[in-house]
Amino acid sequence: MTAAERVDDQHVDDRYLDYAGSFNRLEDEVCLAAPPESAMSELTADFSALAARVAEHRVDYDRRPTRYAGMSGLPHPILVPYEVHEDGPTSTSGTVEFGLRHMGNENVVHGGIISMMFDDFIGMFVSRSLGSGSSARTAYLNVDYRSMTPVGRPLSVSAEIASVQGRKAFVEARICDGETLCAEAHALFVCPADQMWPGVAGLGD
Ligand SMILES: CCCCCCCCCCCC(=O)SCCNC(=O)CCNC(=O)[C@H](O)C(C)(C)COP(=O)(O)OP(=O)(O)OC[C@H]1O[C@@H](n2cnc3c(N)ncnc32)[C@H](O)[C@@H]1OP(=O)(O)O
Repeated sequence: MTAAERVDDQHVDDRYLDYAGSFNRLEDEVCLAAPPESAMSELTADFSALAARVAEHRVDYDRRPTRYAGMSGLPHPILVPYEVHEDGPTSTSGTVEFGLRHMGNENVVHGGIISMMFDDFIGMFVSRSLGSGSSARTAYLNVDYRSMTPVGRPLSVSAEIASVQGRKAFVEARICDGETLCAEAHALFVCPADQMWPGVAGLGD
């Protein structure tokens, strides 16, 4: 079953996209606003009431639509949504767009958010490709920031499995703005000892 089908199973429809997308809008605005004291008390009460209302609909871990949202290009409160355009056993590529909530310096993406994006993008790719089910684990993720990563426009993102050695998958990835390399990652993902990569045929040592 594909990630999109899993999300469909969890009743992701246009209403869900509006719901999650409007929360992203709220996050963008909270990141940009400086409310005066009077407005702040009122907003705090509103946020608390809203959190309690959403909590009424809490579900089991596996039934969360957010489980597969990021990699399906759907709005997610924390992860950065991306779209995969080409996906093979050893490489993947797509597009990602960072929002205002991801900003560090003016119109530039926060470095920690870039690392998080790589971790999610590579981790999900390794899990899809090598078939470890739910558990490709990041052992290390080294990120080199090569030039400022802009918010608010589509960027390309890609990754390749450079080698597989036993339970270890070495992966390289990058984010580019057109021809400009914004950031690149070198990562090691490890498969838990009791679940040797089932999809590793032809890639291993
Ligand atoms: C479809 C649904 C998808 C759902 C899938 C979800 C994907 C989401 C993507 C996000 C992924 C994450 O964020 S995961 C969360 C962040 N990561 C973690 O919390 C991982 C925490 N660390 C660990 O659990 C552990 O340290 C492991 C699993 C990484 C390794 O432990 P282990 O299994 O006991 O294995 P261990 O013997 O220590 O190491 C195995 C081999 O890896 C090497 N190794 C281990 N760590 C390192 C390291 N930092 N740097 C170099 N090498 C290392 C060892 O030397 C050894 O090499 P050799 O002697 O064999 O040669």
